[in-house]
Amino acid sequence: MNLLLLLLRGSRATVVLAVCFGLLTGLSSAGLIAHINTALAQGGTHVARETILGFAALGILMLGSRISSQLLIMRLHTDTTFVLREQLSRRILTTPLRRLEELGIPRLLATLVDDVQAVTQGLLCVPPLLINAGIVVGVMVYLAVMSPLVFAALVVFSLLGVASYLMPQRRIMGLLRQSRKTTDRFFGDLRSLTHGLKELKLNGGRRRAFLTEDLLPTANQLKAFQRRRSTLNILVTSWGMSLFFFFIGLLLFALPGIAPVSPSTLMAYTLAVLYLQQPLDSSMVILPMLSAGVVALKHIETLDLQGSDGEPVPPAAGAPLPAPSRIELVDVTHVYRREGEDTPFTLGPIGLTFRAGEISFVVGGNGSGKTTLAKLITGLYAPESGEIRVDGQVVTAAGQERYRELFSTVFADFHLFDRLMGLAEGAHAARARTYLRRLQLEHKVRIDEKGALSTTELSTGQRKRLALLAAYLEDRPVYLFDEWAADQDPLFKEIFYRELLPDLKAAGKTVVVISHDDRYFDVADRLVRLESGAILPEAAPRVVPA
Ligand SMILES: Nc1ncnc2c1ncn2[C@@H]1O[C@H](COP(=O)(O)OP(=O)(O)OP(=O)(O)O)[C@@H](O)[C@H]1O
Repeated sequence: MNLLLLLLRGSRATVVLAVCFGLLTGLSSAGLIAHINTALAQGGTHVARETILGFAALGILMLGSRISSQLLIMRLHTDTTFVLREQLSRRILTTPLRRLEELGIPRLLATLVDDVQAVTQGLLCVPPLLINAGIVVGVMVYLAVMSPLVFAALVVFSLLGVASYLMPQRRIMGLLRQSRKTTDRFFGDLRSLTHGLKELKLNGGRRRAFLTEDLLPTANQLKAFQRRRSTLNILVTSWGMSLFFFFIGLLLFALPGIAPVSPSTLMAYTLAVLYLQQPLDSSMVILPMLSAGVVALKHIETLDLQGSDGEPVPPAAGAPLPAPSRIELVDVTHVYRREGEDTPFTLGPIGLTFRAGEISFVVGGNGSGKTTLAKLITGLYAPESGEIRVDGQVVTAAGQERYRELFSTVFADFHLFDRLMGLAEGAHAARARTYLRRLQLEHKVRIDEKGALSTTELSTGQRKRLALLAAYLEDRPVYLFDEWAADQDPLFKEIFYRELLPDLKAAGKTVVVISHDDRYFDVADRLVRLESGAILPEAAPRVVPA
């Protein structure tokens, strides 16, 4: 419920006002019913002046409070949607990468798209429910004053209605939770659909299997959950409504037999009770949305994103660290633990020192742990044991954020943003143009004054060159490239290894390159050879600068 409190914290005044106006709407409409009854009792033609004035005043009050409460609810909805999206985005950006990898992209997307909508819809239900409660309470009070007997009977029927509504709720909530879990799977399938278009289009068998064994069964399951939930809701609502009409039947046909009652009083009761139908009806429609919102909120909280316990997100960043002359990994380890896996992959313990003005190549077979090591070096993963030192100073958990700012990287699965964020102004613009020329992209891509790239629809190699350009512009003390040259043509491989890397070295940068290009291993000052998560002995530095 932390998240709920957080959402409401910023809009407490709006919520209170919306509820107050809602209650006022309910009470004034109950007052209107009382006046209508009075007017009917007074015979229509000889209605007292106070009744007319009271009716007009209540009508205006109801109109004003209704408009105000609706406007406030609308504001609450748009504000909370924004706050929820903002909070979730901030939390995702602050949560450790490993945790996000464990959650997986489909779950994060399902939360950002589905849960946000369900929570805000659920929140939206609260004020109308309170308005309806206001109307019901108002009419009940009116009935209690008019006839304690009718009131008592109505209370009994209401309790019966509430009990029959609550009975299937456990089942409905269970279906909601199952449906929410299936939604994660469905987003996974949608991801396969959009990311695997080429593979699916090229192979009819795979396409059919994907459609009939993955996507459609999941969508079907979602449909079944939705259908069962809606069926239960329809049954409960219809039963509630039939109880309601049963009560009116009792009022009309049984009450006159129990207690003498004039036709006008009977009409007044019936009118008042009938007036209850609208708020009860709309509450029945609204309550399932509230339940879905509660389930979505719980789901967001189970993601255990950073900042869920109220700490500020993102944490305050300090001043950048000065360019280090030495980064040491001291017995660092990382273990991937996955459900159902007997032998989890363990990297380390690794002991390595990277120095400024030195090029280190990390080499090794597929799955040997190179990218995992890169994530540890760059601070994307915190070491499970061991420590990282910068010029002898241990990087603490609190200093992790600042430590990461030392690195410019191009990972193998890099993302190319469509603009150079914060890297296009002033001196950066001229450097960007220079690098565009150097990377032979000046005829392909233009960068406008806001840093927007004219296109990112390029070949994989060209996109990697643009990612390299962004890394250059960052001009950080440490550069890490994860198989950058793998998609480059021979000419660019040559430029990368023989010109760009030596330039970075000459500029005093610490350079770490993950590579399979053994033709260029001579460029490295040292080779770090990995096998099954451990450094092979021959990885001893070939050249150790003084
Ligand atoms: N996000 C992850 N979750 C669980 N296991 C992972 C994850 N990423 C990698 N692994 C496992 O860790 C091991 C090392 O993977 P890593 O990506 O570090 O290897 P690599 O040397 O970079 O391989 P490649 O040359 O193929 O890129 C592999 O066995 C892989 O299955």
